[in-house]
Amino acid sequence: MKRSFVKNSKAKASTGTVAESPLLASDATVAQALPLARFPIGKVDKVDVSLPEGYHEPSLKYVERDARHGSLQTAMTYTTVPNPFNCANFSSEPVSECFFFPGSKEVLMNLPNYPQPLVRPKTTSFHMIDVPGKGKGLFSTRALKAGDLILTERPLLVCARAVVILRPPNFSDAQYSQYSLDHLEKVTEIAVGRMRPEAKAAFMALANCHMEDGSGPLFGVVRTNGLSLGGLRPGVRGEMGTYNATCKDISRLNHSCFPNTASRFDMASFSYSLYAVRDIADGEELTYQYTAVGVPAAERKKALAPSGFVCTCTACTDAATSDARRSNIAAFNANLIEARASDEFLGKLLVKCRAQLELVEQEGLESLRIYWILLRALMDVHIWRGQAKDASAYAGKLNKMPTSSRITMNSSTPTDTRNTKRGEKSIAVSLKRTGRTALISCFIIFAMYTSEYCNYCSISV
Ligand SMILES: C[S@@+](CC[C@H](N)C(=O)[O-])C[C@H]1O[C@@H](n2cnc3c(N)ncnc32)[C@H](O)[C@@H]1O
Repeated sequence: MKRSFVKNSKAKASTGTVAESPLLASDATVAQALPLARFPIGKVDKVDVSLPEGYHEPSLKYVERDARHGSLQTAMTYTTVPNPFNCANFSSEPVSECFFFPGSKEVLMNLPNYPQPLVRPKTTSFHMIDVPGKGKGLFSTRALKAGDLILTERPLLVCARAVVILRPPNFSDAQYSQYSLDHLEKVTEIAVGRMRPEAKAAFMALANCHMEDGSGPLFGVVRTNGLSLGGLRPGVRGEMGTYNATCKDISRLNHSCFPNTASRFDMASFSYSLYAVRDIADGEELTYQYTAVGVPAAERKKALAPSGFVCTCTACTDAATSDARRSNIAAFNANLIEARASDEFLGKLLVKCRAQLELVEQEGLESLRIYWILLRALMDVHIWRGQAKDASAYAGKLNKMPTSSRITMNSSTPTDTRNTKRGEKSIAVSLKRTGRTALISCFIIFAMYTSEYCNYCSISV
């Protein structure tokens, strides 16, 4: 999941409140291509947004609705997830306050297994402390192994990341941006007003690196701490298809260009799970990637600038060495497509994949999906070469990855479960694959590698 540290009227606090706001356009209006008010990134200077004489700002209206109902098709919806009406047996769990586009609530309600309780790890393995130069941060309180679950949590707030707001006549871009921010502050105020007291206190305690710009105090917190959350607007791409999720704990993670954690979002329990992507020592800081980390240091620096800090990790301070390795990681696949699925080719592929895996580990990029793809490639190549034990070892590693779907035993697929005899047997069955299948699979791996490397930001949502 890409972390998107992007950048008021009152409604009664009850579940299912619907904002019928003429300011907020419906999907139908969006289709008419009205200007899109994107969240401005970084510092936004305050500008005067006095409305033109004679311009009547549309007023906000709110309608109370039973939370069991879906959203109105023409309005943004405030709702609580999971819905307290249909999770009676775990209604005391933390919930998320959401500000949804029409249809997002239905995405959840139509899930066959929604809602599910929050499954927490048995032990707490982190705490929050002050970090010089970074504010606060999370640190491990015990040694963690790659794949260990560190925490699960429902976001405190999930809100639309971009909405269409009517542009008052003759407003400059800067005025329109400020006007949008003011509106988003109002929208956020309503959602925060609906939070339970402990959730509200946690939200208000979060960092805000937009105290001195045009963001209001609440929306500044969202812009500082929000993670990108996709999947709730099928068919809608880009900004409009993405939400912003502000969390109590995950939002406390500081950035690293070789993060040691990655998260995964589960719709049914509406929660994030945070995992260790490699072994983490007792007392080590837990870190997360705020931006694409496979790109050169200069690009990362630019992308992180709006968050108001300069990364001082070794990949940034010793950029020359790290950039060379990362561009090598990005360029991988170039020479292999032409090759044949002969044993010789598979041998070469094995060597290349191993070298590449070592490079990814050296750069601390286990959080990226490319790591998963390499493990998968290595497992498959060992399967094709009849090396069940080696394949099992990679299958075991794969199963620890947060981004991995569990590899299950199935005699018709070339997969392994864990480091077990049964797994080896299953691999042996798969050895019946022909060289042609192997070649096709190699193409698939490289296609995946290329596209995933480009899109790895979306790994965990
Ligand atoms: C989402 S918050 C992270 C938690 C935050 N440190 C706190 O005190 O709650 C993001 C902010 O943390 C700080 N931050 C995160 N990673 C950092 C890093 N690698 N170096 C310096 N500051 C960092 C920046 O101020 C950034 O705007």
